[in-house]
Amino acid sequence: MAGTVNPDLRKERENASFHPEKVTNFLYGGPGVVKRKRELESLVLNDPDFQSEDLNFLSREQQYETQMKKSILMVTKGEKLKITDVQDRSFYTSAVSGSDSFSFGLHVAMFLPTLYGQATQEQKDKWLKMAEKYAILGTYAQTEMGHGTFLRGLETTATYDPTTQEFVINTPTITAYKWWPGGLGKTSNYCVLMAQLYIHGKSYGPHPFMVQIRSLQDHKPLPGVTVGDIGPKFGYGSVDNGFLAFNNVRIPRENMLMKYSKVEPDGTYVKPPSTKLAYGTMVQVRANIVVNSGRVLAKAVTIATRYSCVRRQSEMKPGHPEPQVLDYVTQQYKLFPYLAAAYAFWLTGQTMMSVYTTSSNQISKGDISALPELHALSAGLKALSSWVANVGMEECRMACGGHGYSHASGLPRLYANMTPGATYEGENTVMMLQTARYLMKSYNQSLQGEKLAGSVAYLSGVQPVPAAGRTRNMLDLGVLCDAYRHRAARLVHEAAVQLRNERQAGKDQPDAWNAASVDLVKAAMAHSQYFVVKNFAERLTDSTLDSSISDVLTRLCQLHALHGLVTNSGDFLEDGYLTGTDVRQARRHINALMAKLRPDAVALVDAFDFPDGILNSVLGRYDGNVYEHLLEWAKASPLNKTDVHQSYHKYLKPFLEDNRAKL
Ligand SMILES: CCCCCCCCCCCCCCCCCCCCCC(=O)SCCNC(=O)CCNC(=O)[C@H](O)C(C)(C)COP(=O)(O)OP(=O)(O)OC[C@H]1O[C@@H](n2cnc3c(N)ncnc32)[C@H](O)[C@@H]1OP(=O)(O)O
Ligand SMILES: Cc1cc2nc3c(=O)[nH]c(=O)nc-3n(C[C@H](O)[C@H](O)[C@H](O)COP(=O)(O)OP(=O)(O)OC[C@H]3O[C@@H](n4cnc5c(N)ncnc54)[C@H](O)[C@@H]3O)c2cc1C
Repeated sequence: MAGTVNPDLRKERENASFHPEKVTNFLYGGPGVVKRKRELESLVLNDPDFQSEDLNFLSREQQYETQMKKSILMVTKGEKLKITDVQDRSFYTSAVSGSDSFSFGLHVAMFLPTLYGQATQEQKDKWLKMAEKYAILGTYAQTEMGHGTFLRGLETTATYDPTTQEFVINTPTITAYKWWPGGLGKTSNYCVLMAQLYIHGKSYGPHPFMVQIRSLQDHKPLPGVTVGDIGPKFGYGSVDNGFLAFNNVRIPRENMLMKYSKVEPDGTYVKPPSTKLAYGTMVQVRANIVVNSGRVLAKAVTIATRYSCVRRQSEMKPGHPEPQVLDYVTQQYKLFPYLAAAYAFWLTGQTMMSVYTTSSNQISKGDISALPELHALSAGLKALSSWVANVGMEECRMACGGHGYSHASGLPRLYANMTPGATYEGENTVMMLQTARYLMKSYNQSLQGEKLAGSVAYLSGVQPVPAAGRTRNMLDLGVLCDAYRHRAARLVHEAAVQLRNERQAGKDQPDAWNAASVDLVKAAMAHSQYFVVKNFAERLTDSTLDSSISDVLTRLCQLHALHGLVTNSGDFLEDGYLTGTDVRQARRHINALMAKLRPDAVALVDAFDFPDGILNSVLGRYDGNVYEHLLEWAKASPLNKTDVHQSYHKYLKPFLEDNRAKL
């Protein structure tokens, strides 16, 4: 019972080959960070004010209200505790929100960053303090009912009127309704609105505007503004994703965010250094999604791995006790590749954020040369990581059998809330095609003898296919990185050839692009996977890495690379770069690696260091006392508040009595 750890989980921990604390320190960037993280988490988890009824038992309205109360507490307590550092705030926020979003998620993730990135100094002076202090609440209103992906197709207009020096904001059609922005329906009183700029009848494309939508006195929509909640969704029950329309609402000229593009009082348009700078906030969030994908996958494998050590089922050997289900190699094959992927994307997320920080510092100083590479890398990694996280979370849920389907497992909620990562902030296929566009451009530059840098440097020299009969050590990370590199370079080359062939067959560029797009996505995928594998291997060369953990991390890296290789074996075999023997060897290595990782599985998920209060899973509890808590959780279901439900008296009783009377 409470206090005692399930004996199976205890044994797992005793038998691990390393101390998880060391890996935790590696994952978070040192013992100091881990200590601070735990302090902030326990501030939340031990505070009775933050305890609430399980959201799974509440209606949408109740969920919205519960999260609102918690979010306000989070902000006010956070201010009192002076939690200002970005990393500290993210630990603190994650502890409050668990697998859900807090009510001001879009305010923090997009509204504030857009003001930081797109506003002039005068505009920052006017709004930033109010926004940072939550005196106004905003969201990022870009997507419309008719257009999310194609930003140039947005229909909301901002027409400049030089006589009054105002923009007239209008929603000309039903499809122009803003649709989806988080926190828009009921919470926000401001938004950054992306609208088509028109001056003297000429269109200048989408630009960001600061628009007040609700009264600061009574929170009613301002005249000319129609706003509301879009209704229940697959997940995010507590979030008021909203709709918004304007009927010729006037805002001052100064409300266009003018750090890059400007409109002078007389209507003269001043061009930005790049029109894509207006898309800057999206790039930042895409980088964040890579981090988040590693994290949600880590949560899912933590739950499924711990549960798989507690769960015993079937007879492996006649007459023997039922084994822990993690001892079935098929179970390991479901979970361990995602355990390895969680590590891979955790580390990729860190690299992505550091590339983002370096590039955005450069961009804010006026050097926009890093923009195309940053966009291409973040788009591809956002798509790859969120796709893998999606498949991995679902695999983990199914690996928990029936109990995985219960909300008690935490997995359905985790999945429902995180799966839109594949759609929002740029639908994944569209993002891969953006990366492919950059790859094609870079490839053509390299054909013309230009030296490439950054993530595409390898395209400059495609490696030859090695001579037949050469043997390789498929566990060697150098060999594996080379194989991924070769595959990516070859698929980029082949997509380029296909594109050229389509053109030569008479198609124009857009039709040729569309005809080649399956191969283009494949190339972008291979490029992104190479980046992830190479990044993982490079992190292991860190000379400060403790030798007791570098062995186990190397196994994870090998497993990640080998599993991807076997899953996509056709790509590696097609041109003879790998042989059938290599792939067979890879499969055997996977089995051997899983056997070696088996005793360390629990320690490896413990190392992610998710406290129970954040994991929110009966199956994934640290103490493994699953069954008694499953029963306790079920008893708390609102349907169990009475022994006989009211519907018995209303419907069931007369129905049963009627049927009995007819006998
Ligand atoms: C105390 C409290 C503390 C709290 C602290 C705690 C903090 C908590 C925070 C934690 C967060 C956790 C996780 C996140 C969760 C967040 C939730 C998010 C919710 C979701 C929000 C959204 O969902 S919000 C809407 C996103 N909606 C899109 O995402 C649209 C996609 N659609 C496009 O993005 C464009 O439409 C698309 C396709 C590019 C074509 O754009 P287009 O047509 O204009 O362009 P073309 O294709 O013609 O391309 C022309 C050339 O532009 C180049 N280019 C294009 N984009 C570029 C770019 N961005 N940068 C540079 N270059 C770019 C391209 O590469 C070409 O280059 P070239 O010509 O040289 O080849
Ligand atoms: C939970 C959630 C929260 C959101 N929050 C916000 C928010 O806060 N603010 C905001 O502005 N928006 C928000 N969005 C909207 C989101 O950004 C868009 O839904 C997303 O960008 C995808 O656009 P779309 O819906 O138009 O998809 P579509 O583009 O209509 O996609 C439909 C299909 O068409 C395909 N497709 C489209 N274009 C191409 C192409 N060029 N080539 C090949 N295939 C293509 C896609 O791959 C996809 O399979 C949110 C969405 C969700 C689900």
